[in-house]
Amino acid sequence: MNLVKAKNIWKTYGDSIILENLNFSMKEGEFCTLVGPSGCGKTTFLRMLLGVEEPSKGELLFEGEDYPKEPSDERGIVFQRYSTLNHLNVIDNVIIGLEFEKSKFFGKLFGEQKKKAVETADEILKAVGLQDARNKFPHELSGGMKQRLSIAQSLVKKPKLLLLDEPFGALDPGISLDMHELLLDIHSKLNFAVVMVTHDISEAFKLGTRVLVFDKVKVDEKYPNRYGSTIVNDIDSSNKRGRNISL
Ligand SMILES: Nc1ncnc2c1ncn2[C@@H]1O[C@H](COP(=O)(O)OP(=O)(O)OP(=O)(O)O)[C@@H](O)[C@H]1O
Repeated sequence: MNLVKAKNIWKTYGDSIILENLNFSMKEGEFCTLVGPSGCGKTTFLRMLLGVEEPSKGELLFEGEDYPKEPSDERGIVFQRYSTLNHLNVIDNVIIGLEFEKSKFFGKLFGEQKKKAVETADEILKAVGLQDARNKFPHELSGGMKQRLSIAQSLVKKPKLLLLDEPFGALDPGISLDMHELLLDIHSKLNFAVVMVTHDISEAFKLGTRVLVFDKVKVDEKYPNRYGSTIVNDIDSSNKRGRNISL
């Protein structure tokens, strides 16, 4: 079964058509990267996959059912800006997600549940290479470490779909390369599906099993918002995966 299926999706804001007639499906474990010109609707599409934005027209399904009307732990997101809480140390930044998931009222776990949450958080910190920083506070971390922590915060809830909006855009090139290795490694181990927006074409081919190119099919010079974007190319990049590519 498809994890996500979009049938003839349209998204409009007022008179502006952002996405038009977009068809898409992805299976569990696939890693789709989205590329395309600035403003063509990549983040808008990602927000629909998160469940915070609805299509204006068309059908969007998650595991064959109508898309849930609000975000849930099945779908995690990581932005370019870090999502860490500065007053909590690394391990507590990861545990807090589990606390709110399991104890919606108090936002706190005790006893055996707390012990389990600490174990799960430690496993995830190990997977993202932050085990030695578990007691540090966000201001003591480098940009790359903060982004590892943001990824850990999403992964701890074991999402089926991880959404990444230019997660490495603010990092130095060397650190981005380390993050690529990390993402390829945890994706191969944990087998969640990923949709990632990036401006970096070589990153798109290196990380994605599929590269989706968003663009407008028709352009009206006088009324730029008369036509929306759609997926104009869906490229199988699984044979280029893991390689540094210069384009
Ligand atoms: N809530 C909103 N209300 C009105 N217009 C919006 C809203 N959200 C996005 N837009 C418009 O939709 C268009 C697509 O925006 P979006 O952020 O999805 O593009 P993008 O492809 O991710 O761009 P970039 O690559 O620059 O981040 C833009 O013209 C933006 O101004």
